[in-house]
Amino acid sequence: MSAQVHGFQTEVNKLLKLLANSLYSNKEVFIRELISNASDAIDKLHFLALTDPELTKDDPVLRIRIRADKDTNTLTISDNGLGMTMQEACDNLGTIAKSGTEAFIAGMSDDAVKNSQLIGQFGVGFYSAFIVADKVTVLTRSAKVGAEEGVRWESTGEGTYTSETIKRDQRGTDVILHLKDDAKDFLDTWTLRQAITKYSDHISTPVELYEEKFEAPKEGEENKDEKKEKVFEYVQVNNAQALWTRPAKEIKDEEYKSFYQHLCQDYQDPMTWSHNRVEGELEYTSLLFIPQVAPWDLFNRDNKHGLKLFVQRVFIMDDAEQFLPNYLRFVKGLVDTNSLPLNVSRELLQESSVTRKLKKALTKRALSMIEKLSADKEKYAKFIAQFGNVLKEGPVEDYSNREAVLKLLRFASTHNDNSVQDVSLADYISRMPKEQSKIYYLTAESYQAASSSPYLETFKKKGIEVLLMWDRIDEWLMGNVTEFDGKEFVAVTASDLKLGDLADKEEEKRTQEAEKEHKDIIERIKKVLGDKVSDVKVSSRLVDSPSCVVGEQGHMLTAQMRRLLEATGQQIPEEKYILEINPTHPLIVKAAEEIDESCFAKWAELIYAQALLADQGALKDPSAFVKCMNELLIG
Ligand SMILES: Nc1ncnc2c1ncn2[C@@H]1O[C@H](COP(=O)(O)OP(=O)(O)OP(=O)(O)O)[C@@H](O)[C@H]1O
Repeated sequence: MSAQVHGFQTEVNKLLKLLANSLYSNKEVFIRELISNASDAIDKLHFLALTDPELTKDDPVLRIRIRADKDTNTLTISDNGLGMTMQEACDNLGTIAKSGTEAFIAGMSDDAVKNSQLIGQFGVGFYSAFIVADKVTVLTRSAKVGAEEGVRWESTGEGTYTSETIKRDQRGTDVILHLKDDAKDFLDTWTLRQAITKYSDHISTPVELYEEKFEAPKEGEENKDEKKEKVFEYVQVNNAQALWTRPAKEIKDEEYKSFYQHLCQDYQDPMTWSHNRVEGELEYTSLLFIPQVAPWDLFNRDNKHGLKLFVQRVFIMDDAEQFLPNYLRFVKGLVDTNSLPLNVSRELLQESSVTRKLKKALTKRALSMIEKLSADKEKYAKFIAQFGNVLKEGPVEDYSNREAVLKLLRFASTHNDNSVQDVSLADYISRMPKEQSKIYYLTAESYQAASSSPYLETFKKKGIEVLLMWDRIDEWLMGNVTEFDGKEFVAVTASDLKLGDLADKEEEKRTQEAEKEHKDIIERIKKVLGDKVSDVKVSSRLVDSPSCVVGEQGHMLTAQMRRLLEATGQQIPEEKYILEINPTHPLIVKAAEEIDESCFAKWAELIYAQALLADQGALKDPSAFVKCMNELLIG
């Protein structure tokens, strides 16, 4: 059959351009990517051969081989793994298989294409070959088909590739890189050895390099050396012992870091890791990592996550989501267990009690890894900036670890007077005066809105700390948790704000008296606003502002939450608020003095609109507000 020409998927072309722009200074990553693919193909075959030993019978020793050829300027990475059929080769090496990545690249601007930071976010995989090669030839044959169904795939990385059926006796894949002039140093075995050990020492498959054989000269032969033909042989250059099977004490940080890069296809070091071996009824080894940077699709519904599952050191599957709760989806790594059968499927995993036990144990491990990280304030601040919002899903999702996750969260607070989210609930409690029994918080649209909110006035005056929250998830989180360490969470916007022992008896009395004293203006405002509000009261929480609104149920939906719910098509009933006024504020005093009822109506509308504006940052009818204000200004 003659070779057929195919066009690359548009996104592949974009990715190739991106590679040329961004990874140029980090050329050797292609070695890691191609060894990683070869090792995956070997793991897959190893797994299939458990139930079908025929697959590996003719060539049972699984290995990766790397050979440089200075005569042809080629570097070949070979494996005797699963290989590919024609269909698989065209699907895998002509498109970007992962739908999320594809969408991400498709949406990238040309500027973003130049941003090298982004590249670590998705496996560039096979296409990294084009960083060093101006032509790539792939010879492959699937272990499931015969010698007649080999495939030759070739491309110069410029928009098209060719494919052709060939005869190939051995199964597995050869990736032949025709090196660019400036990548010829990869023909040097010393350079190769360095790169290979760096990236593959910890993978369980042997990686062999084609090297000149060093033979100690025999006695009397010293002078004949030059005439001797050079002899080459394949020499294993990596350790080939799966890293996690070694005792943690013996593993250097550098080894963990490079293993992480291999496992998670990340170009950066992990933020932290935790390696544990447990023996007994439930036997497992886990190696968990937290990346430096959150993946771009962390909040995408179809974000792929989960651990790599090994059973008795045999790779079983990627992205096994069953072992960690969703709110820990940023944790990467692997679990290797002897407690599951080798033929475990995703469905079986779902139902297995071992999975449940492992999930419980690994969740605890992950949480304690995060807790340890929190001891380092600087690192933890970075962690919170990247993953704090995902972690906030935890107290609601995982009831049994609710307290443990709440402990790990960080918030901004009036204590610090800035928007940095670094106050833990324990910090808050440690600063509570004796008379305080509740944890006060405020959710708002933004830090700005929260920190200048009128609801804080009385708290500021009394010197009571309030946690400030403005992330989308905060409102939902606080609507679903009631207490921490036995202390109730109370929104400062609650209509029946209970200050407990913090309340000043005198002040309460004053409010009650004020209620009587200002009955008149309250009644007049009620008459003007009618159905728009559920009640009008004298406020005990305002100091500098004339008015505020509070929800009847205690919790009010912020405008942001409203918009969010509306966007999901939910019917939200029009919320009625209680309007609270501060009768000592000059604006209220002035309004009370107004005897003309039509003029007073404008004051009442203004007082109400101001309260809404302070709470929600916007009004439904801003022009009516402006008109009303202008009329009052003109007099
Ligand atoms: N040596 C190989 N043997 C068999 N299949 C391979 C080999 N190299 C690549 N493939 C196939 O090509 C696909 C695409 O490879 P590529 O490296 O681009 O992405 P990936 O490995 O799926 O993703 P990532 O690099 O993020 O892990 C692989 O999933 C695999 O199916």
